[in-house]
Amino acid sequence: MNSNPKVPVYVISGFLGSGKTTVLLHMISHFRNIGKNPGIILNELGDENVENHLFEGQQVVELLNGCICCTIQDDLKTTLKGYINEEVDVLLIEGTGVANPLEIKDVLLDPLYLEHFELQSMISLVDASHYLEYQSFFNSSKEIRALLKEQVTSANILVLNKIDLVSEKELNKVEAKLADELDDHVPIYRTSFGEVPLELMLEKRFHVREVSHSHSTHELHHHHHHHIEATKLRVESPVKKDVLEKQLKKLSKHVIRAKGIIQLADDSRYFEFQYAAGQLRLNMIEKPDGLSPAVVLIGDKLEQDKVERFYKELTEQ
Ligand SMILES: Nc1nc2c(ncn2[C@@H]2O[C@H](COP(=O)(O)OP(=O)(O)OP(=O)(O)O)[C@@H](O)[C@H]2O)c(=O)[nH]1
Repeated sequence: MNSNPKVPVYVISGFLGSGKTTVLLHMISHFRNIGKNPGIILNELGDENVENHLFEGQQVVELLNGCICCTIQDDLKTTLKGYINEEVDVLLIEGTGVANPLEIKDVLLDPLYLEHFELQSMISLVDASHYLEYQSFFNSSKEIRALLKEQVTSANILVLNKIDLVSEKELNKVEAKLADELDDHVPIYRTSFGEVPLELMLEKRFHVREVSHSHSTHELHHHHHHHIEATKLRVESPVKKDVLEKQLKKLSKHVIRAKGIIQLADDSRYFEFQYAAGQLRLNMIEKPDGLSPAVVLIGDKLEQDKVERFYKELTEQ
């Protein structure tokens, strides 16, 4: 008999493009391999999750059009309620890259949900190749710097990801900065593609006694991602890969992250693409069912005219 009927929950957080989905996919396949049924809650900034196909056959609830932590916090509550009577063995929650994980934790620690769910660990991802750069890039934005910090300080385990993209020297610098911000007992694991051994990743590191009622950050937090916006562009016609790459690079000062589904010109097949840390990756996929090709740009102060120019250059080939 199960002496603990509560559903264990893991929250995966981290800034845009840090590797959250990569880790989530590792976790899903681990649980399925050991015969467990994971429930998944995804939160995306756009109104459609263009990464849908990655989760085929999974029990996924998507919270779109906002970020779990504020605009659709109520949706998270409703979704959790829905999971109370579901046959899931574990619940995995991925916030948007601009989610304040403390607010997600807040919901999980509401007495209503504490009865049914047991937070195991707040897993935070940091992109080693961009962490220091973001500190200076967002120098003028107090909110974003605070968010970056909270994504780190809320961690029960910190996954320092994308180490393949940085030198040992830079890595040491990033780690020293993170160690300053973290409690001594929070481990930092250096990884590429989030490959922390699962037994370490899944260790129960959060204990309810840590709960405090000092949640006065709520008001402050509300504007944390004031400048970061997601723009979704429907791109019905085929596009050229080199044009896409060139146009994304042109916007590199403003676009932190882009992703989407496109049909390639001269090829006609469909591809999912990911653009992070200045790198474009394409993966061929089946023609997406019920999902139109689209490009989602996520950026800071992404002005309308720049987006329009991008769209024009991309589609008028
Ligand atoms: N070089 C390198 N690329 C990585 C690593 N981890 C993830 N990526 C790539 O970085 C891109 C973003 O990874 P995701 O896992 O989607 O990141 P995310 O945090 O979920 O992104 P958002 O949902 O936009 O916040 C993808 O193309 C990944 O394949 C890594 O360790 N090294």
